[in-house]
Amino acid sequence: MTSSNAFRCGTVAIVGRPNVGKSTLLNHILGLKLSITSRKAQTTRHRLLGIHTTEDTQFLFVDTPGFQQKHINALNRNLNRTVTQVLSEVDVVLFVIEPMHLGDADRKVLQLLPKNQPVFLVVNKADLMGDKGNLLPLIQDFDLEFPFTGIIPVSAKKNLYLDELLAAVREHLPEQPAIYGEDELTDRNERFLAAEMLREKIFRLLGDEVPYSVAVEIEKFEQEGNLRRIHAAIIVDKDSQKPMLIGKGGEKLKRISTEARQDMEKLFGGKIWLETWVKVKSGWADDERALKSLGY
Ligand SMILES: Nc1nc2c(ncn2[C@@H]2O[C@H](COP(=O)(O)OP(=O)(O)OP(=O)(O)O)[C@@H](O)[C@H]2O)c(=O)[nH]1
Repeated sequence: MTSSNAFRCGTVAIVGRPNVGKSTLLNHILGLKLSITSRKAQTTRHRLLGIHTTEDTQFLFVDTPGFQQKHINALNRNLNRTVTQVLSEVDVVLFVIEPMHLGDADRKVLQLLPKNQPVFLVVNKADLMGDKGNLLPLIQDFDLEFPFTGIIPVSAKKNLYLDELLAAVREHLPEQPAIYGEDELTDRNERFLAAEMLREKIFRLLGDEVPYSVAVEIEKFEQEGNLRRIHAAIIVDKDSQKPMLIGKGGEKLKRISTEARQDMEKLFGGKIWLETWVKVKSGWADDERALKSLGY
């Protein structure tokens, strides 16, 4: 076996301002809906490791939170610390941009990028560029601002050029055997995934009404044979936000729970008993200690 054919395994971070398509990219590479996507900015708050194993490579993806500038509070200070920490530890960084809306928000993320390791400029949403040749000079200007290892246009949503992206990343991963089993998708436990699935439904079903400070806390997670009993609290900042989540006659909460339960049953491959309720913890987004207790 020549050295270029040797098995490679390493970590990859996906960064970029909110809404450029980081979660979609990860999901499409993994071929599974593990991470949260939403039209609404800033839905990914946790680090999430997704694992993609091919014949000669194991990619360990770390999905980092978006870089949030609008809502500066303790929560967002934690987010920026997470971004910086993740980037100093990985083998390859994918910096995702959306060429139609390139600007200051992207430059803020640019400042967090490490200069001593491979960083690819991933130009996402290529499907929307059409014959907009005028975007190319913009991208070239951006390229001058940082010593990128390469520029790769992709469409995460349409699965365009993802193989090319992975091949380029592979070249920069260390030669070493796989760390995880081939069928392992994530090292996050089911408890974490259950909370993420509930959060996704809240974001989807509440649209623009959803409070930024909503969180999900799994209070109980028990398994009996093929049945999982999950008790989840949806945590909001203010009393006034409670009715938004509960809806008329509890209709909203019921729909959130039903849809989340159906997704969990598919992913975990078993029956789910899910109980949810809404809890008020005032000022939790500003309280670092409360954040820690919720696992941020
Ligand atoms: N047309 C098009 N839309 C895309 C593409 N990739 C992502 N999107 C859309 O862009 C929006 C944002 O995608 P996400 O994957 O949630 O973005 P994100 O960067 O993870 O966002 P945060 O979690 O807020 O940081 C969604 O509506 C996606 O469907 C693409 O290649 N083409």
